[in-house]
Amino acid sequence: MDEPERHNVRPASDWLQDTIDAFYAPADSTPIPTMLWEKTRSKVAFRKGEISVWAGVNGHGKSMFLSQVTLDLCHQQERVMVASFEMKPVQQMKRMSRQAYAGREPTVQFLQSLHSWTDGRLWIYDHVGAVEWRKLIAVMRYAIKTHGITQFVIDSLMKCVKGETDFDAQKDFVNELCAFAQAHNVHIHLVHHVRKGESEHHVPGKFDIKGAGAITDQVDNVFIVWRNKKAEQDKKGDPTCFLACEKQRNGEYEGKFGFWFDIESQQYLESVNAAPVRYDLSANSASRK
Ligand SMILES: Nc1ncnc2c1ncn2[C@@H]1O[C@H](COP(=O)(O)OP(=O)(O)OP(=O)(O)O)[C@@H](O)[C@H]1O
Repeated sequence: MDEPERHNVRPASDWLQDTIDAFYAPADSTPIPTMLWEKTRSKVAFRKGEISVWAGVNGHGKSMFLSQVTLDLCHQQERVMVASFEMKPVQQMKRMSRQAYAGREPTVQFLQSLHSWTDGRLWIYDHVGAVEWRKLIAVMRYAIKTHGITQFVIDSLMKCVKGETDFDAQKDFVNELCAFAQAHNVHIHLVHHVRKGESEHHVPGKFDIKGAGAITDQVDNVFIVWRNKKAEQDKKGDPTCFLACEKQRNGEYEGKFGFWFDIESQQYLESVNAAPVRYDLSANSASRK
């Protein structure tokens, strides 16, 4: 056996302080990043060393939802790198600007403030189209070293692995991402698709996620974003989007949250009567206001 391996066999008591901290977070520790809706805040967290899969049907709002989550992470002073291979950077920033402004037409002054606020918080990997996943991992390693990235958003898995049925390659990529998240103590958000169900009104679950079942087995958290087109048509006040937390390895909550998508601001609202909220770019609190 190699010498370093021997040192990895340690008494359990070596982790005493870590275990105490896991129960009673030290006063000077930074809170675990989360999403800033009241209803989700204490239930779901994006822990370092973990990977979250965000799955859903095409066009059901995975990227849109994650755009608001990215703003929330920036608001909590996380250093986020978005690698969206499906959308040009300007399109991403346009969406995010509407969400941050809480309206359809942000003023030039607001756009300037937002884009200086994102300095030190948000980076975009400027690459649209397919990418070789080993190259992406190299870029991520560089981004950690140079910019201290703490959260990555990869949109989507299918742009990183050739062939929808190459389950082994998908498994290898996700396996490598899991190891990467742990080795560098960062959180990775990975967008993925679900198989076509019998209709758009069928709410997908984790067993509908495309590709190898090993993907959901390997990752720590699984979220499904589902657009409720029936509620959009009926206009009876039911949620127009559901976020289902289908798996959370190190958290106790699993269940569904309802949201109302506001077309003007492109924000997801927590209740039918809620108004979109402009992000306060001068605050670093754990609230958007
Ligand atoms: N709940 C909703 N109600 C109304 N419109 C929505 C809702 N969710 C998303 N949209 C609209 O649908 C469009 C598609 O959203 P988005 O690109 O985020 O989907 P996606 O799931 O990432 O799609 P793809 O898998 O094709 O990348 C957006 O332009 C958005 O305005």
